[in-house]
Amino acid sequence: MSLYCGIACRRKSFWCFRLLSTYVTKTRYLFELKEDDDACKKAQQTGAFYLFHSLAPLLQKSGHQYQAPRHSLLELERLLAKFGQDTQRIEDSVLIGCSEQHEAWFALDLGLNSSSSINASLQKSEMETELKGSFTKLRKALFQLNTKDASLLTTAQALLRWHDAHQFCSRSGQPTKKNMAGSKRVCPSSKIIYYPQMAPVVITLVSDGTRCLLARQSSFPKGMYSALAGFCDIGESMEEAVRREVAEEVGLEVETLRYSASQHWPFPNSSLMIGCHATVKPGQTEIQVNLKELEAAGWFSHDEVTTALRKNNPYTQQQNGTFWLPPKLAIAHQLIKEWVEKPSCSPLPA
Ligand SMILES: NC(=O)c1ccc[n+]([C@@H]2O[C@H](COP(=O)([O-])OP(=O)(O)OC[C@H]3O[C@@H](n4cnc5c(N)ncnc54)[C@H](O)[C@@H]3O)[C@@H](O)[C@H]2O)c1
Ligand SMILES: [Mg+2]
Repeated sequence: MSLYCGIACRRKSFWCFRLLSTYVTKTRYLFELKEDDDACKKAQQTGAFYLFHSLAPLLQKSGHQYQAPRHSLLELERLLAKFGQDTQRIEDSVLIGCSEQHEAWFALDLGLNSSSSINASLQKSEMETELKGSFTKLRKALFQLNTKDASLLTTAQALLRWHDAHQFCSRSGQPTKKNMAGSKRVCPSSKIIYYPQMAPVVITLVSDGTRCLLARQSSFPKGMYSALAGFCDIGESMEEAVRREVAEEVGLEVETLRYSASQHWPFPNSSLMIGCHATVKPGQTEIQVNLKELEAAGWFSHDEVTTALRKNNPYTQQQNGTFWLPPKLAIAHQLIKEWVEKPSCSPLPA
C-alpha cells in the first residue's frame, strides 16, 4: 500500500508529488504521535492495547503457540470499570507501533503501580479469568510467539520497565512525567528530558577457519552453549569491545572481524546486541577460560555445530546431556547458522 502525502517538491517549476511508501508514511505517523500528545491521545480512540501485569504480557494459548490479544479502548475502559479502576490509568500506556492502516498499538501494565502485592495478585487472576488468557513471563513465552508478536512484546516490556524504573529525576529527586506516547520523561523542576535507553552489547562468533568457539555461563540452561557476549565499556567502539571481550573471556586475540546484524534483547534490561563474526590469529587458538565470566568454552567442528543446529530442541538435548544452541529468535543462533552456511567468508582486519 502506498499513499500520496502532502509533501510536494518543486522541480524545474513543476510541482511533483512524490509517492511515499507505506513504510515511510507509517514511520512519519509514529513520529507525529511521539511528538504530539493530542494526536497520540486521539490515536488511542481507534487504537489497540496489549495488556501486561507486572511486566508479564497477557497471552492466549492455542495448541503449542501463544498469541498476544489486543483490546480496543472501549474494551479496556469496561475492564477497568469492572475492576474499580480509574480510566486515567490508560495514560500510563506506551506507544509501541502501528498497523499499515495506522491503527496505533499501545501497551499498558495493569500490575506495576499496585500498592499492595496481595491485591495485585488477586486482581491478576481475576483479570486472567475475565480476559481468557494468562499473564505469562516473557522469557517463557518468547520462543513460542510468532516473530512479529515477539518483537512487539519485547519492545513493550522494555519500554514499560524503563518507565517503571525512571519515575524520579536523578538531579532534582522530583517525579518525572511521561509524554503521552511514552517516548520520553521530563522533570518539571530541572527540565531534564530522559529518553529510554539500551546498553550496547557485542556478541561475537569466533572462528579459527575450520572450527567455531562456543561458551557457556553458569547461569545458562543446562547444556546450552552460545557465542561470546559482553557489554561495551564507555568510550569504546564496537571493534574495541569485540577485541577486549574475546581477550577477557577466552584469552585470544582477534585478527579480523565482520559485522553481521543487530537485535534488541530485553533480558535482563534492554540491550542492543551487535552481532559479529571474528577470526583469531592462526596458530594462536589455545583457549584460556576466564572462570569469573564463563563456566566453559571450547572449539566446535563444523559437523558438530551443523548436527546441533539440526536437532536444536532444548528439551530433548537437555535430557540427553548433549550440547545445544540458543533458539532461532536469538541473534546468537543467527550468527551460528551463518557460520555453518558460510564458514570461510572474508572479514575485515580488526
Ligand atoms: N540474544 C542473544 O543471542 C544473546 C546471547 C548471549 C548473551 N546475550 C545477552 O548479552 C548480555 C551480555 O552478556 P554477558 O552477561 O556475557 O556480559 P559481560 O561479559 O559484559 O559480563 C557481564 C558483567 O559485565 C558487567 N557490566 C558492564 N556493563 C554492564 C551493563 N551495562 N549492564 C549489566 N552488566 C554490566 C557486570 O559486572 C556483569 O556482571 C546479557 O545480558 C545476555 O542476556 C544475548
Ligand atoms: Mg560475557
